[in-house]
Amino acid sequence: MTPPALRPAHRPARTLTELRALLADLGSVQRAAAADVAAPEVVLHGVTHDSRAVQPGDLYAALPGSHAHGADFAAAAAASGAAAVLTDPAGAAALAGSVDLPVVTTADPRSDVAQVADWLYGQPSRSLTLLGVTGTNGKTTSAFLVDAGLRAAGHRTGLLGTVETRIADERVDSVRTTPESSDLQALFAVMVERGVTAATMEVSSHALAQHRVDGLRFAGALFTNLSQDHLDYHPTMRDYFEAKARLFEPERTAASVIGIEPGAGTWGLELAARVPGSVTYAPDPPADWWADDLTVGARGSSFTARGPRGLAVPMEVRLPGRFNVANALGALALLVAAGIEPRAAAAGIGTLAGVPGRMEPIEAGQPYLALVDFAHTPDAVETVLTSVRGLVDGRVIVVLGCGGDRDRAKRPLMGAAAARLADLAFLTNDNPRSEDPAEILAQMTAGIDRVATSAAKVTVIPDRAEAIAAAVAEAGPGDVVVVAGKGHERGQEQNGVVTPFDDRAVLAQAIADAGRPTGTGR
Ligand SMILES: CC(=O)N[C@H]1[C@@H](OP(=O)(O)OP(=O)(O)OC[C@H]2O[C@@H](n3ccc(=O)[nH]c3=O)[C@H](O)[C@@H]2O)O[C@H](CO)[C@@H](O)[C@@H]1O[C@H](C)C(=O)N[C@@H](C)C(=O)N[C@H](CCC(=O)O)C(=O)O
Ligand SMILES: Nc1ncnc2c1ncn2[C@@H]1O[C@H](COP(=O)(O)OP(=O)(O)OP(=O)(O)O)[C@@H](O)[C@H]1O
Ligand SMILES: N[C@H](CCC[C@H](N)C(=O)O)C(=O)O
Ligand SMILES: [Mg+2]
Repeated sequence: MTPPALRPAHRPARTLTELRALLADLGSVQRAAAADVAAPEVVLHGVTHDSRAVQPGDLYAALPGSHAHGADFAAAAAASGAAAVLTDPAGAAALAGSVDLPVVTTADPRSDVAQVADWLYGQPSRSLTLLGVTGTNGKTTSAFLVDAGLRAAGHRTGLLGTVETRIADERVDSVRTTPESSDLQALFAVMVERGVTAATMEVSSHALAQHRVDGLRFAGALFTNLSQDHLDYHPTMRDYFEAKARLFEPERTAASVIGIEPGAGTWGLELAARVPGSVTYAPDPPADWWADDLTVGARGSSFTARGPRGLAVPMEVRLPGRFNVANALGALALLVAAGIEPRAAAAGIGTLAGVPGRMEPIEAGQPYLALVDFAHTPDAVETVLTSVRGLVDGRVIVVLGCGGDRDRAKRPLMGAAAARLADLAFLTNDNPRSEDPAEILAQMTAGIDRVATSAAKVTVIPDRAEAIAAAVAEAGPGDVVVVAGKGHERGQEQNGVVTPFDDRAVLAQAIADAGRPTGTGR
């Protein structure tokens, strides 16, 4: 169940008349004549898009959805104390006469509710240095690096993303990568109340497409890369790109930083050409920011970041893999673009010892490298397996699955990448959700080139713990085992039931079990 959204201690209080005036200014409704203003005046103390989260005095935004219409839940919202409803014409028609609340109707309430929440909570993002991170892979990692840089520069920070939500020293698990606009604006209001001065947030393509971040003002935004994912939601890669590109519109974002690593295709270059004044980065020149004197190791990398106007900043990043050099460069470039002193930013980046579930080493006394990683796209699987190949002399062993109820087209590509780039691949379950796990695994193996792949190389073991144990049983000195796809997740979801499952604990246990009683490894 979704935990209740955080709300500021100081409740806003704006009238329905003021709300109508705002919506009139946005061109969404006609300005009410004085005679039409309700008496007594309705006062709004909050806003939510979810009837289950309504608090007394809230505006309930009854939004059209893909499963239901929010209007279906307006009676429940009223019972919880909602003061008014914002909805579309279909919602208003459904509500006519059935709910005893004032109803404000606009053509696109999903877009309007973001503006309303920004206004109701006093435009909190404008009191923060707000930095946004988008892209297919590397958002969470980059956001953690940016946050470390902001803290080193003396900011009291907030962080929002897939793994956790942080308000200065308080941390809670995140429900989604980017919250709905009503929850997001309330969260920023809480941050401002608690003295946060700068915040970093991951901005998903779903969030951009669904107007969740409308109304926010970003001091800077970062585009990491774009490759295949979420084609269950976006009709084409171009639609997916255009959703991400919205973050870089000049009215939202003051400074734009764009990854243009050649391996990630040409989307970054296209975006950089579109955004005047944008700054680019990649491990190699001719990007504006690149890594000189680069040394990549199993525990991290060191290099000199070369930037615009002859800037040269010595850097260490304590996250393994060459792709984390790109993430560190992007973080540095974003921080500098937002006015942070480069050496403070670099020092902060160098303090980050790890990101939960991203290239996270598991140390259980074994004579090989064991990593838990969140790769769950074809590009991430390829990037991670290529990267670890350079870190060890031995074999690359991977455990990997694909989530149910998500982009099906990526499954054969992920299976193919694992078979092509690992010495041994164990294909297994990863959150089958409502789908048949055997069918998901069949789609993964369908991508494997049978001619080029020996039968011994790929093993299908649906039970994830058994697959991890099988990988560990194969591992010997100098090898690397990568357990990919679930990262920080703590559950395996099937048919609506989430069973506790943490790759990090299961991998550590498998290593311990393999070491008993005859010693570790082969
Ligand atoms: C595909 C998607 O993004 N769907 C979002 C969309 O849902 P929807 O249009 O299907 O809504 P619906 O279920 O038909 O319900 C209609 C309305 O009734 C409301 N409702 C529903 C039930 C109820 O009891 N009371 C109530 O008020 C809902 O809040 C909604 O506003 O609008 C809802 C809010 O209005 C979102 O909560 C919902 O996110 C769903 C839960 C979701 O799983 N989203 C994921 C895919 C997502 O957003 N992921 C991204 C990125 C992931 C990544 O980077 O890999 C993220 O930012 O997390
Ligand atoms: N710059 C990068 N290029 C390619 N792959 C990367 C990059 N950074 C990270 N990855 C891979 O992608 C995985 C996910 O990384 P991370 O969680 O930082 O990205 P994300 O964009 O936040 O993902 P999600 O949208 O699922 O939350 C990592 O575990 C790693 O395998
Ligand atoms: N934010 C990603 C996470 C996927 C992780 C993987 N474990 C899965 O379940 O597919 C998504 O919802 O697509
Ligand atoms: Mg993320």
